[in-house]
Amino acid sequence: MPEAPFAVLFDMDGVLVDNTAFHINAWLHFAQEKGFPLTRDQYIEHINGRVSADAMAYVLQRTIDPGELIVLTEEKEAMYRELYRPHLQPAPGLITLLEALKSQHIRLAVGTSAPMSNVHFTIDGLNLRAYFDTIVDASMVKHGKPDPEIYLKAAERVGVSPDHCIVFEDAMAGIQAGLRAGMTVVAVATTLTHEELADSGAALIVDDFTGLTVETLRNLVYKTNH
Ligand SMILES: O=P(O)(O)OC[C@H]1O[C@@H](O)[C@H](O)[C@@H](O)[C@@H]1O
Repeated sequence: MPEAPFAVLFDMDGVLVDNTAFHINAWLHFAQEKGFPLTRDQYIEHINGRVSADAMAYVLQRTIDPGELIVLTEEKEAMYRELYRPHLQPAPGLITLLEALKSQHIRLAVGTSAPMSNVHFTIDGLNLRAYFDTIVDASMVKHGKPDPEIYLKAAERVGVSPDHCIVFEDAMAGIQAGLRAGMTVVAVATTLTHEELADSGAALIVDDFTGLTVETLRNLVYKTNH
């Protein structure tokens, strides 16, 4: 009997690109300018991997209406893009893995809490769009990570059941989103260390995509869920 297909769902920031340090600098600078100083630990705990609506409400300590949210988000993201633009590059091993997955017709998606402007900056800036069957960004969900909505929507769009999906994530909120969606999670130790990720529930912890094969991922889905 042929094996059922599986899908690979990629978080964007901290996974497709190793850019967390640049987001942190932008957030700390933005928060300072607004009069609400922020620490790196607060960023990791409350902002990393979360949609801007949740992050902004945390930083500015109030609810923010949708119009203001767009302006504030673009202000912060413009700072980030300015900082990261000269360094923009795919994570080690990413292109090799995407090519291998594509050659075996594995369905691929992105599930990111980032706004569309950053998706364009990163995905089109690196010419990655053609690899993915779908991209789900912050504007397409009601509830941000750690809610599973973003990954469930990505799975639905690629037509693969959640228990046949692998999620690559670096943030705790994102790992939780993947697990709550009933998916197998691979943690990428860009933002957090192997030690910090040890009890996250991830089936595997990697530094980046170097050396990962389609077979490794297929076995992981089947070992975890069957
Ligand atoms: O879901 P992703 O791709 O990790 O995106 C989340 C990131 O999105 C960015 O827009 C935020 O500024 C970051 O703080 C956040 O971590």
